[in-house]
Amino acid sequence: MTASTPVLTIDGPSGSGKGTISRIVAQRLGWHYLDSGALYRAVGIAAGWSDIDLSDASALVRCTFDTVVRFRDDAGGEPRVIVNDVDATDELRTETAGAAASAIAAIPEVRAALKDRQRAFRQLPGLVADGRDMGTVIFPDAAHKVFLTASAEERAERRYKQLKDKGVSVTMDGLLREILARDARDASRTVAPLRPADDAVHIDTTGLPIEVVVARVLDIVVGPAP
Ligand SMILES: Nc1ncnc2c1ncn2[C@@H]1O[C@H](COP(=O)(O)OP(=O)(O)O)[C@@H](O)[C@H]1O
Ligand SMILES: Nc1ccn([C@H]2C[C@H](O)[C@@H](COP(=O)(O)OP(=O)(O)O)O2)c(=O)n1
Repeated sequence: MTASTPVLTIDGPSGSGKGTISRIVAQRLGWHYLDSGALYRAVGIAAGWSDIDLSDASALVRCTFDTVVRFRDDAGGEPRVIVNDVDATDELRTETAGAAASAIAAIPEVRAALKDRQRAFRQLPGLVADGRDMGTVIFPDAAHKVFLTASAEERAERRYKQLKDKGVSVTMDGLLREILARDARDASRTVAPLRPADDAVHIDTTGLPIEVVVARVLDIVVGPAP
C-alpha cells in the first residue's frame, strides 16, 4: 500500500447502491475494488458455520483472524467470494448474513482485526472502496469521497427486486424493517459508526438511474465528461 495511490471511498447505508456504483466506476477507471462489507459478512457466516454465538466477542475475534476471504473475478459479473475455500457468494448476499455482519461489526476488536486487510487493497493504479467507514476510518486521506443515500422505502424496494430476481422469497414489510434496524445499529455503534466523512460529497440516489449516479461519481474523480 502506498499513500500516493488514489482512493475513491463510497460509503452509505444498505441498498443505497454502493456495490453497484463502485463496481461500475472501478471498471471504468481500471481501478481495484474493495467490497469491505463482504469481509464482515464472511466473518458472520464463518461464525455461523462454527456455531459461534454472535454475543461471544472473543470467539468472534478469533474467527475473524481465522477466516480467509478471497475475491475471484467472474467475467464482468459480480465477483465470487470464497470463504475458507468455499464459494459463499450466494450465502453472503442474504439478509441473514447482512444482519450477522452488522452485529459483529459493532465489536471494536473485529474492526481492528480487519483494518490492515482492507488497507492492503490500496494498490496502483487506484482503489474504489465501498462500505460504512471507508472515508472516515480506513482511508481518511482518500482524495475522493462519496456518501450515497436513498429513502428507506426505495432501498427496501431495490433489495426486494434484487432478492426476487434471485428467487429468494421475502416481503417488502420485512425488508423495510430489516433495513431500518440495520441503519440504526450501524449508525449508533460507538466504533466507526455509519456517517459521512466531513469532506464527502453526498448523493441522494432516490429516483436517480444507475447511469446518472455513475456519471456524477466519475465527474468527482476525473471531471465532467466532454
Ligand atoms: N440508482 C439506482 N436506481 C435503481 N436501482 C439501483 C440503484 N442503485 C442500485 N440499484 C439496485 O439496488 C440493488 C442494491 O444495490 P447495491 O449496490 O447492492 O446496494 P448497497 O451495496 O448499497 O447495499 C441492486 O439490485 C442494484 O442494481
Ligand atoms: N465498512 C463496513 C462495511 C460493512 N459493515 C457492516 C455493517 C453492514 O450492515 C454489514 C454488511 O455490509 P454490506 O456493505 O455488505 O451491506 P449492504 O450491501 O450495504 O446491505 O457489515 C461495516 O460495519 N463496515
